[in-house]
Amino acid sequence: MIEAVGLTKVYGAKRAVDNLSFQVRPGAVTGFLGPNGSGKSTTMRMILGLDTPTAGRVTIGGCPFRELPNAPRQVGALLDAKAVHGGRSARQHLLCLAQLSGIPQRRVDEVLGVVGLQDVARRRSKGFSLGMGQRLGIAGALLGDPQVLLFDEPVNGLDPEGIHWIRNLMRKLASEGRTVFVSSHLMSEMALTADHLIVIGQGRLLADMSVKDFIAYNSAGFARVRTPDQQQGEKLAGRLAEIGGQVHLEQDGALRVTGVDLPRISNLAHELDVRLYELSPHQASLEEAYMRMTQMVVDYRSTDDPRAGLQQPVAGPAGGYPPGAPHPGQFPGHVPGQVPGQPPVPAQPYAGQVFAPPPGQPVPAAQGYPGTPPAAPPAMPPAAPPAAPGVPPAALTLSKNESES
Ligand SMILES: Nc1ncnc2c1ncn2[C@@H]1O[C@H](COP(=O)(O)OP(=O)(O)OP(=O)(O)O)[C@@H](O)[C@H]1O
Repeated sequence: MIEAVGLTKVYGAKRAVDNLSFQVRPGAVTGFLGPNGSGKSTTMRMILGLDTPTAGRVTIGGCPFRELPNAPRQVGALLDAKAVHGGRSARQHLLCLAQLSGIPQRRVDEVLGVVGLQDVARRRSKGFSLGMGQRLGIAGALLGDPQVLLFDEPVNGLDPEGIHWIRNLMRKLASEGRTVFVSSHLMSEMALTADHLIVIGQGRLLADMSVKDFIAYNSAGFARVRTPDQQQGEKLAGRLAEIGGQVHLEQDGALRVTGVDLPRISNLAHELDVRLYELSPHQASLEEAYMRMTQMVVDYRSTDDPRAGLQQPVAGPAGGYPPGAPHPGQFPGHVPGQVPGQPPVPAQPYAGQVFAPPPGQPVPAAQGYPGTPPAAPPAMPPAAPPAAPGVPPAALTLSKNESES
């Protein structure tokens, strides 16, 4: 078992890992999820004794990695598949590792077979594709037949067949009673592979729960509701919030409603004399749930590319647009149908705004409909368990909840 207690790593002003406590148990695949830069690799390096924690500790089987007797026989890891001497063949690379750890030569041929590299074993690894490099890294991790395995983004560069293969490999290793800890930033991948999830954001723990619980808590259904115009949408949204519904505004202006079932929404609309163009049931995907959980803690956000007006207009009024004049497609926020030189068309009604925030989060003043009452607690539970101590506000929808395996 891997156990971290109050694990913290600070680089200058950056808290890469912030007071992380978790356990990774044997006999299961534990997914380690977080957006780019959230501290996954740093955590893995500390587990493997490659970085020293600023505070806290992490142990494997009760021992810090550096104190483990014959560590390569107990712990195998894939951290950086490119960390290979390119001039050596796959076989030579593995032979070197084996010799350093007192592992018999025949094991090299075994692991080459396990990862499917036997036919290219004598080729120099610098000619390997990304996927072949990943397989070689995985062979290195398996070399000592260890009980504890760590894989940092192992599906990087693998084709669908390779992804399927590594998924099966990890499941097999766990079924043999090994501890398998695998990082990824893809929830969809982890949902298929892992039994348990540890989710972090900006170095902090956001969730520590079984995949089963994660699905139960986050796959709550919602209704999509479309009204003919903003006024009717506001009227209905206000009433839904009053009775405890949560209403988010989708990009296309539809309402996304949780906490109120479809017949009730329909009845309310009827009472309010609001016409409905759409009332449909939907299921939130796990990827969406993960994105919602981590959206407040992503380090890197993209913006629309304004393109600095570099493009020449493809077509326009006779004689082209006057220099500097806006034309369709030239500037962000352009509304299709807007005519150059005419007053701008108002922005899409309430597109992309959040009407009622997730439970426990304040309503941003600028984002609600005017005159909207504050969001009440949901009448129908979207199945959010109580938050774990120390979990930041962005993570209030999830808490530590583990059915012991
Ligand atoms: N040696 C270092 N010196 C300074 N800052 C570092 C160092 N290593 C990591 N960091 C910073 O710590 C933060 C966490 O990085 P880390 O690589 O652990 O994240 P990650 O979750 O593995 O990201 P990714 O998914 O992109 O690999 C980042 O902001 C990173 O820039």
